[in-house]
Amino acid sequence: MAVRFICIATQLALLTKAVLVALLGADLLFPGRHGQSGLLYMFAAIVTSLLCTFAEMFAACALISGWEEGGGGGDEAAQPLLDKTDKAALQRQSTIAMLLSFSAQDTPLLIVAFLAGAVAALGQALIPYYTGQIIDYASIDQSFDNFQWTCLLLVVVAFGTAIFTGVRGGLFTVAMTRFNVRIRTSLFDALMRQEIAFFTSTKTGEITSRLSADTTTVSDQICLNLNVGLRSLTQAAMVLVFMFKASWRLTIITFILIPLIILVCKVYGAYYRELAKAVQNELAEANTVAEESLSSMATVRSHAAEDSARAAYQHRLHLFYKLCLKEALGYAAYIMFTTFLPNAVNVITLFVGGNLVLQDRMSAGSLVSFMLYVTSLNGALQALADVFSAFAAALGAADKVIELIQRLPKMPDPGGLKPSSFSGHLELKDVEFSYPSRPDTRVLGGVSLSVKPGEVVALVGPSGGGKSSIVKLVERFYLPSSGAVMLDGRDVGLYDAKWLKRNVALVAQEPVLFARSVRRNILYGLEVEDGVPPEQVPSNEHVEEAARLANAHDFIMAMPQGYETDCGEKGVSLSGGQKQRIAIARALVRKPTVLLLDEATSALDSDSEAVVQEALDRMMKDFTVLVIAHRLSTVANADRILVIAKGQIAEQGTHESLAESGGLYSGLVRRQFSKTTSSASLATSARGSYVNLPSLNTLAPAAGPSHPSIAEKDPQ
Ligand SMILES: Nc1ncnc2c1ncn2[C@@H]1O[C@H](COP(=O)(O)OP(=O)(O)OP(=O)(O)O)[C@@H](O)[C@H]1O
Repeated sequence: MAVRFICIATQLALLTKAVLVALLGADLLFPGRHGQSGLLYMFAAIVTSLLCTFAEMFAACALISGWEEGGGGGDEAAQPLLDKTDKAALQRQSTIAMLLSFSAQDTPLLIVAFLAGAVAALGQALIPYYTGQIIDYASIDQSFDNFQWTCLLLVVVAFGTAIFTGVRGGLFTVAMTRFNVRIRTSLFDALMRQEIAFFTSTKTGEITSRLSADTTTVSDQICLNLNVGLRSLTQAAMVLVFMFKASWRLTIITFILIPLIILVCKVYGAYYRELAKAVQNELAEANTVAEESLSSMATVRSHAAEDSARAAYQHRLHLFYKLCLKEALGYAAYIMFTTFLPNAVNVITLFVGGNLVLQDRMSAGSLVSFMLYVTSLNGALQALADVFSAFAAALGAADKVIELIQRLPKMPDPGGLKPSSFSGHLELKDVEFSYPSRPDTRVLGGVSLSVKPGEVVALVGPSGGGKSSIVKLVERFYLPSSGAVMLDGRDVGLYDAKWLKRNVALVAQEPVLFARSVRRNILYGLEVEDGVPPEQVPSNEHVEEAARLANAHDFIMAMPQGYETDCGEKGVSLSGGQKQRIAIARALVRKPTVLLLDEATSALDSDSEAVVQEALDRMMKDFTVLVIAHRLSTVANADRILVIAKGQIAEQGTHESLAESGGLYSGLVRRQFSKTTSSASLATSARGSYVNLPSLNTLAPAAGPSHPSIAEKDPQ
C-alpha cells in the first residue's frame, strides 16, 4: 500500500515537473520574455526531478526486494510495511542478505575494483570535455599550442582510462569466480547435510539444475551486473557533473528522462523476474524428464520406449520454448523503447543546444562536449536499466538456490559418541515407521528385535513387508515414528555419524560405484579428504585383504591397471557381480562390528551370485549380521530367522523350528523346494551342476500380498 501511495505521489510530482520544464524550455527558447523566472523554474524542476527519481527508485527497490509481494487488503495503514511481508518477501530479503554475506568476503577486492572503476569513469567523462576543448581551440581560438597540448592530454587520459577499465574488469571477474565457487560449495554442503527423504522426494534433475544452471545465473548475473552497475553509476555521476559545467540548462532538459527510464525498468523488471523464474522451472522439468530416461536407458531400450521418452522431452521443451518466446517478445519491446529514447534525447538536446549557440549563450565546442556527455549518460543509464532487469532475473534464481542453502535437514544432527569398545548388540524396540513422503502408510508397526553380538539374524518375508526399511532405520537414513533403534543399549542417533558408518557397514542390493579407481572405490568414505586422520586410512595391504575376503582380488588383478583401474561412471565398466564384490570389500575394509546385508545378491545372475554368496558366507562367521536373505542356504545357516510380513514380525525361530511349525515360513520353504525342482532341472540342463535356489521373498505367503518377481524388481 505504501509503495502504491508513493507511486501516486510520484505521478503528481511528474506532472508538476512537466509544467516547470515546459516553462524552462520557453525561457531557453525565447530569452527575456519571462525575465529571471527561468532560474526559479530550474530549481523547482531539479527538486521535483530528484523527488520523482528517489520515489521511483524506492518503489522499484521495494518491488525487487519483495516487500510489495506481501501487500494487499486489510487494515494496511495501521501496520508497518514489513509486517505485511509474506514468505516470498522474507525469502527475498534473506536471499539479498545471504548474497551480500557471500560477497562480503571479497570486500577489499571489490573496493579496489570500485576505485579503479571510479578513476576510469573520471577518464570517460574527461574525454568528451577535452574533445570539446580541441574543437574550440581549432575552430574558434585557433590556438595551435593549446590544440596540440590538449590532443596529447586526450591520448594520456584515454590510455589511463583503458588501464583502469581493464583493472576494474579483471578484479570483478576474479570476484565473480570466487563468488561462483563459494555459492556452489555452500549449496553442495547444504545438499550433503540433507536427510535421505529429501532426495527421494526431490527430483534429481531439479537438484542438479539448482547446482548447475541456477548457481551460474546467480554468480554470473550478480557479479557481472554489480560490475556494470557500479561502473554505470559512477560514470553517470561524473558525466552529470561535467554536463552541469558545460550547460546547466541543457542538463535539466536531459534530466527529465531519468525517472522515465527507471519507471520502464521497474515495470519490465517485475515482469521479467516472473518470466525468468518460470523459464528456469520449465528447464528444470525438461532436465528431469531427460535425466529419467538417460539414467535408465537399459529399461527404456528393453521396453522400446524411446519414442515416448522423446515425446515427453519434446513436450517439455515445447513448453520451455513458448515461455522463451514470451520472454523474447518482452525483451524486444523493451529494447525498442530503450533504443528510441536516446535518439529522442539527442534531437531535443541538439534543438535546444543549437538555439543556445545561436544566441551566444554556449560555445560550439561545449555543445559537442555536451552531445558526447549525453551519449555517455545514455549508455550508462541504459546499462543501469539492463542491470536492473538482469538483477531481477538473477534474484529469481538466487531465491531458489539460497532457499536450498538455508534448508534445515528434517533429521536432528547425530550425536558425538565414539565409544572405544563396541560389542555390536543391535536392538529395535517397538519400532513404528512411515516414510516421510507417505506419512499415512504405516510400513512398520511395532517391530521389536534383538541381534546379539556375533549372532546372524536373517530377515525373510514377502516383498514390501518392511525388511529393507528395518535396515534403513539401523543406518539412520530415517527416524522411527515411535520406538527406538539401539546399538549397545544406546539410541543409534547418539553416535557420531562417521564412527557409526565405520562400525556398522552396509552392503546394499544395488552397489553404487563412482568414477574413480577400484582402490578409491573400496576406500570410499575413508580417505583423508573425508576427514579421516592419515594414520587411520586403511593401507594398501588392508584394501587387498578386504578384496581377497570379498572374492574380488583375482578379478581386480586381472584388470589392466589392477587396483588403479578406473571403474567408469557408476561402475559401468564392471559386471554386476564384480561391482557387488567391490562393495563387499568396501564394507570389509572398515573392519565393522555389525554387517547389514540387504539382499546383496538378488540382482545378480546365478554364476556371479555363487561367487558373491561364498564371500558373504565367509564374512558372516566374524560379525554381528542382520541379513535380508533370499537364498535358502543363507537363511538355514542363520542363528535365527525373522519372518517380516506387513510391517510386523510374523514368526521367528531357527530354520528347523520354523520349517516344522507349519506357518508362513514353512509355506515359503515348501514352495521354494517345489520351484527348486523345476529350476534345478532347468539349471542343470543349461549350466551343469549349479542349482539356482529361487528367492524366498519372491514366494507369496498364502495370505500375503502379491509381489513382483526379482526380474521385475531389477531396476536395470
Ligand atoms: N523411499 C520410500 N518412500 C515411500 N515408501 C517406501 C519407500 N521405500 C519403500 N517404501 C514402501 O515401504 C514398504 C516396505 O518396503 P521395504 O523395501 O522395506 O520392503 P521389503 O520387505 O524390503 O521388500 P523387498 O523384499 O521387495 O525389498 C513398501 O510398501 C514400499 O513401497
